[in-house]
Amino acid sequence: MMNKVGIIGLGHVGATTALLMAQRGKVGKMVLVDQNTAKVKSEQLDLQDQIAQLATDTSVVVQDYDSEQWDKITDLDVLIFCPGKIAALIDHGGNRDYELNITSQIVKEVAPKIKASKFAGIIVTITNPCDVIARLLQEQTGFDQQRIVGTGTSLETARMRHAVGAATGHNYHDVQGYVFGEHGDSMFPVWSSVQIAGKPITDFDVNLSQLKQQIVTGGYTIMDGKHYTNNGIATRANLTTEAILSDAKRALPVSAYDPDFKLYIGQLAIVGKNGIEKLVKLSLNKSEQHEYQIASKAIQANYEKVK
Ligand SMILES: NC(=O)c1ccc[n+]([C@@H]2O[C@H](COP(=O)([O-])OP(=O)(O)OC[C@H]3O[C@@H](n4cnc5c(N)ncnc54)[C@H](O)[C@@H]3O)[C@@H](O)[C@H]2O)c1
Repeated sequence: MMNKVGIIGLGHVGATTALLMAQRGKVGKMVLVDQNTAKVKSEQLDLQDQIAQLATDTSVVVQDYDSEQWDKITDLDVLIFCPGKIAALIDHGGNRDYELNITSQIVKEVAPKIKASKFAGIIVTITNPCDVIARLLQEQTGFDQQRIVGTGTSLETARMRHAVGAATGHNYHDVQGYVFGEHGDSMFPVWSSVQIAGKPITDFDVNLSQLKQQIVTGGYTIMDGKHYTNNGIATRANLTTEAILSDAKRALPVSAYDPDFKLYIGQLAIVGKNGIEKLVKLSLNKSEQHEYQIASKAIQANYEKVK
């Protein structure tokens, strides 16, 4: 059966996600949605120019933003949510919290349209601040918590694997482990989960606090030079979407609802056709438990500003 995926927000992130999706060829139908009707039409045409040169088959259609009923998204399997205004962060060093007022309003506008469309699939949400937006989307669509998957700290987990590989002289593919918590300044590498070619990171002579700093500020470093980030997150969006489409039941560090803290936060969860199929509770050490609590407080504080 043909896989059908929608992308809401065709900015740097959405357009790159669409480009990769067409190249990967796992989706038969892509539906694009953006408030900027001229831009989304151009993206559709540009993607069609791309697709005609590929050995893959994807039809690309546009959902008219202003139409009463978003009927083109009704039967989609996955909806990738990435509207926003990245330019709002430029004067704030890339701090994701400065988008909250704008993106919480976007959720208010778009969630009722998604709900009214009777879309019955899974939302993969990227928009920042990611954990708060995941919660607002869940509350305002009324969807089951498991149907909202935030990309959360999955991007920083990839960044951690690269940084640890470089610091230890190993290939990044041989680094396992996760970054948890807020997709924001209070995220933290779960060092007790990190192994390099089967050995715990504590066996290596590396400066963990320096590495942590590099991982936490990595997004800002990219923002400094190009004023947006797209390649890493667009890849992540595709891989997470594919895990859902193929019911892969992958353990991924995503933003999922934590029933103890009653919010969405970066943690390990099994991702499959139902979205978050199950949480995987890692046994965090005392200091990691403390960091998880600090992260949950930071997420809650942002939520309080816009709830
Ligand atoms: N979670 C992550 O790891 C991660 C990484 C990178 C970017 N982001 C976030 O992703 C979002 C998008 O980033 P970007 O660089 O593509 O931003 P951008 O400013 O380039 O593009 C945003 C797009 O959203 C559209 N839009 C705005 N309001 C809309 C609405 N109500 N409905 C539909 N579309 C609307 C705009 O027209 C624009 O095309 C931002 O919130 C950004 O912070 C998250």
